[in-house]
Parts: sequence; C-alpha cells; structure tokens
Amino acid sequence: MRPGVVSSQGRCLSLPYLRIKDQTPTILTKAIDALHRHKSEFFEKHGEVGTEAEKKAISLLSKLRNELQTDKPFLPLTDNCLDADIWNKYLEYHHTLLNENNKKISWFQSPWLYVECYMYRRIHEALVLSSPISYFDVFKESKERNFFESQEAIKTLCSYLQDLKKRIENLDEKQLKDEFLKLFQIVLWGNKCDLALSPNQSIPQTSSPLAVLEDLKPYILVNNLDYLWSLLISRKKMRQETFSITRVDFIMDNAGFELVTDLVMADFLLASKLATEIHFHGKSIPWFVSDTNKNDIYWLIEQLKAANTKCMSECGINWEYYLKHSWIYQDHMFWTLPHEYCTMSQVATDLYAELEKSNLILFKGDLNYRKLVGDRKWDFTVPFHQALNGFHPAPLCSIRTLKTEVQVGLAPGQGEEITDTDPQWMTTGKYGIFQFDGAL
Ligand SMILES: O=P(O)(O)OC[C@@]1(O)O[C@H](CO)[C@@H](O)[C@@H]1O
Ligand SMILES: [Mn+2]
Repeated sequence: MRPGVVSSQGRCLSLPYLRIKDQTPTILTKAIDALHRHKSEFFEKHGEVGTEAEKKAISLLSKLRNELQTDKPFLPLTDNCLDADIWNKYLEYHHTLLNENNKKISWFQSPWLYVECYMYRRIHEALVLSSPISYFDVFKESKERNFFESQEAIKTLCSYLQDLKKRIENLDEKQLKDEFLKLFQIVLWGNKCDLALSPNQSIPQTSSPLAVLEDLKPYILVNNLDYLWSLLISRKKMRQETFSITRVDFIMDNAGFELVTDLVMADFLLASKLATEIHFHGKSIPWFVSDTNKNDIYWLIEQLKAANTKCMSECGINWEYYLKHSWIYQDHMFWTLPHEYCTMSQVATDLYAELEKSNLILFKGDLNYRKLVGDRKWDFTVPFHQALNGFHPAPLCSIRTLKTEVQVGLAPGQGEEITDTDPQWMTTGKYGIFQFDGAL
C-alpha cells in the first residue's frame, strides 16, 4: 500500500478533507433550499402539518450541517428504519476502534467513505423524522436538471439505438462486437455526469456521446471489454445448444444521462441476445445526490414517453414495457450502508446469494469502486482480484471514471507516468476503466 491510508484507521488526506469541508456543507445547503422551495407544495398537500414538517426537516438538516462544521461526534440514528441497527452497530464498532487511540468518531477524524455515507443517511433520517413529507427527495430537482440539460445527447443516443435495433439481426459477429464496444464506452463516459463531485456545478452531457469516443480512447486506463465480449458471445453460442440463460446485473449509479446509457445498454444486450435477463440494482433512499432510485427510473421513462421526438418516446414506451415484463428492478439496503463489498456475504447474505446467480455484474461508478476495493491508497499495481478481498459472487466488471484517489490493477509505471503529465488524473473524472474480475 502507498503511504497515507484512507481506511478504517481514519487518517484523512487532503482530498477527503477538502471534500468534507467544502462539498458536504454545500450539499446540505442545497438540500435545505430544495425544502424551502417546496414549502407551498407541502402546505397544499398536507396543510399546516406539512409546513411544520418542512420546518422540522430544515432544522434537522441545519443542525446536521453545524455538527459537521464543528466536527462533532457522530450520533446514533434514531429513525427506527430497518437499517438503523446495522448503522448503529457500525458506529459502535468504529468507536471502539478509535477509543483505543483516544479519538472520537467525528466528521474530520473518521474514514472518508464512512463520513460521506453517514451524511447521506442522516439526510434521510431528517426526512423520515419529518412526517408527512418523509417521501421528499431533496436531490430530485438536480437529477431532473441533469436530464433536461442532456436532452440533445439523449436524443442522439435514443435515435442510434432505435436504428441499431432495426439492423441488429443482419450484423455479423465483428459488426456486433463493434457496436458492443461503442455502447459500453458511452456507458463509461456517462459516469462523468455525477452531481456529488461538484455540487455547485451541473455536469450534463452536452456533446454528442458518439462523436467523442475516438478522442476519449487514450483516457481508458484499463480496458477489459474484450473479456466481457468473450464471456457474453461464448454464452450466446453455447445457449443455442443448451438453452441456458445469460443474466447481466447492473449495480446502477447516477440518474439522468448516465441512467439513459444504462438502459440503452440493457436494451442492446437483450436485442442482440448477448443477454437474456437483466437485473437493475438501485438505491432505496436518496444517495450521493445523483444516484438512481426507483422513482428516478419511472420519472425518466415518463419524460421519454412524453417527448415529441419519436426515437425518445419509442425508448420510453419500450423501457416501460420491459420493466413490467423482462427487466427486474430491485433495491437492497446494503447499497446504502457504509460497508465495503467484501463484507456483503456476512452483512447481506441474501443479496450476495442473489448476485451469485448472475453471469456478469456491472458495477457502475466511482463510489462502487471505492466499496469494491476498499477506500485505500492501494499501490497501483495490486491486482484487482486481490483488492476485492474475497468478494467474488460472479464475474464482475467495474465501469468507472476516476474521481477519487483509489486505483488498482495498473501496469507497472503506468500510474506514475500519468501523475507526471497530469497530477490531478485520479480525481477529475477525465480517465476511465473497464476492470474485469472472474473466470472466462
Ligand atoms: O459514484 P459516482 O457517482 O461515480 O461518484 C460519486 C462521487 O463523486 O461522490 C463522492 C464525492 O466526494 C465520491 O465518492 C465520488 O467521487
Ligand atoms: Mn453516484
């Protein structure tokens, strides 16, 4: 491991420090603003009780912001949600760990991954404790804005997909592979559109997602797409003899443009018969500003259906149908716990067993990567398989643009070389990976 561990020992590096100090209060302020803006809606829906609930949620969020800015100890959750116990046990466990070193669990002294997850869980708690507006998603508007600002790129993508599906039966294997590679790259770069990284800035996809692919190729640092192709095409060929299924799971990340790229990919995988079953895993509560939950998918589909461009409305209609009949959306509280994925088989046995049924699991985004390998300053050349630390439910692939200083599985010297030319390479979302683990 490189020096300066961001791990359960909790030594904060400058990047986490700056993100917690500058970004998280902004995220909280924006959440408070969103509640303010919906004041009259709460009143119309629930009368005075709605207004009181809004005030309560705002006061809880302001208190949370103050706790953060003054580095108060973490408080146990009090909302009685199903996961509250697990969270509180985790808090106690870290307490014991730090007590040995005479430290407290607090905002600037705790592992960064934990701090961030804790903040989003506390935002959820503030809403849960403010019935009847507990359902309110304080990040909804930001997610919707990303969708509207990416309209042109979404239109291009929908049109491309509709056209591709018309020709798909006539493509030979090489042509099909080219389309596969192209769409996966769109999925990768779609992950630039996350809203937690720079809360003051909207990051829509404005350029045509297809036109930029060639230019972006040099920024793919690990490209294991060939493994994914081999796995799926060989299963497709085998299926014709044995009639087995091919199940692909998406561990989703951001709503808006990135979500469109996921749905396009899923549609393509089924249309090309590279997969026969698609499972989507979303978040059950608002998470890291832009992460997808069930409402975001259905909202997106309604928008597409209502679009006055045919290719978009067709996608909306098709995807609604698939979600009723062949795509399976599921969420699990584990995705919004602070735990690294190597603990899944103990903490969420059911979810681990579910993922074991998959033939390929796609882990989208930066946060999933941090949880896959542990939020550590790994040596760049540590093998991915090793960093997964026993988490091997099925063949899996991380599809992620780099936004935090965590990266394994690079070639010797590769990381150092990029550092020389582009010192910020790990945190700007400019570089990406397709990193695969599993037997072929
Ligand atoms: O998982 P995503 O959407 O790709 O990225 C989420 C993210 O921007 O949010 C946090 C910001 O500090 C980091 O975990 C990460 O960089
Ligand atoms: Mn995200």
